[in-house]
Amino acid sequence: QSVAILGAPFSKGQKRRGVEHGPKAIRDAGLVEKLSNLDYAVHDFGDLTFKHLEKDEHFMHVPFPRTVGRANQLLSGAVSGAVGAGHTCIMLGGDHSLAIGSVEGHAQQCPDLCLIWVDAHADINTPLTSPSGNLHGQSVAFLLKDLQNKMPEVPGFSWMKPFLSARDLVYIGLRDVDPGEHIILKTLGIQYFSMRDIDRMGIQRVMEVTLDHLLARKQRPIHLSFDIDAFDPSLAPATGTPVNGGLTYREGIYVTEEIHNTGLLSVMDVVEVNPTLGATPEAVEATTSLAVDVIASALGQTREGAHVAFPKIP
Ligand SMILES: N[C@@H](CCCCC(O)O)C(=O)O
Ligand SMILES: [Mn+2]
Ligand SMILES: [Mn+2]
Ligand SMILES: [Mn+2]
Repeated sequence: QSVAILGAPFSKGQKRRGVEHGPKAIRDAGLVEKLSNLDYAVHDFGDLTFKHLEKDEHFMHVPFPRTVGRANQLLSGAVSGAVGAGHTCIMLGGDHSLAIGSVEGHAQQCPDLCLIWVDAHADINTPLTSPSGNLHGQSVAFLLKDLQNKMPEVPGFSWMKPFLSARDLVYIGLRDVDPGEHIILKTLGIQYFSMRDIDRMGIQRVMEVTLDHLLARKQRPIHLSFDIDAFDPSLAPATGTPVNGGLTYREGIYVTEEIHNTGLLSVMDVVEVNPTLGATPEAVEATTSLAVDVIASALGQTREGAHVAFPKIP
């Protein structure tokens, strides 16, 4: 089994500095070693180089539309190439606007993919509903066919068209959803599990229903888009939009263990790690090592231990 690591040092989907340093911080926390210990052939493709476009006026109140669009066009090609080469792909952000390119590139290779979005936020605003204009809060709206007639033509995104059906998406961890997003979730009948649902049902049942919803009819590749802010801020403080009452370590790891056990994980995004936002070095280290743990768990690291099959106890 081979895994490709793609660094996407990009921050223009939001306004805070520092999230572009996420890829390096996650690597510095030992990602490559950890995955090598899981018997993966690790292909680290390094970091993409994103150009900041000089002329890039706002579209409505949306900053850097062309820069974000261009970055995602580049990322799309890189993810498509990695998946096409037979790798399981880990995309290290950078802000969550990068999921536009990551999922689009994945869909070029796997048009029947399903998407699991683990996040405190729905990231499904359109430019018309967004309170901030920030594109990291609009990623899913760019992907969904069902929202096509609600989306304006944003400059920088003419290279792509929406391809995902609302029924092929499930959210886990929601606890800060804007009114415009809530209308969209309800109108499109999107399956979501908020933190309240997790409290009511427990994470085991949430994963059972999630994987049944997405895979019962047909097994297909999984795209896991994991925003580190899905975790409780006490566990992942170094992030741009923290929200109280998030996933415990055990809930987050259970999510990724269950996804690994399907054998269908094809691309995983890990985004919104901002090493400049940790109050102390320990806070940064907690966030980056959590990112490494959740990636390792999605790729087969187990809590109970593992061994190569021996004929008998040595
Ligand atoms: N819903 C807010 C916050 C989005 C947060 C983006 C990411 O961290 O999930 C907005 O649209 O600005
Ligand atoms: Mn501006
Ligand atoms: Mn997000
Ligand atoms: Mn978020």
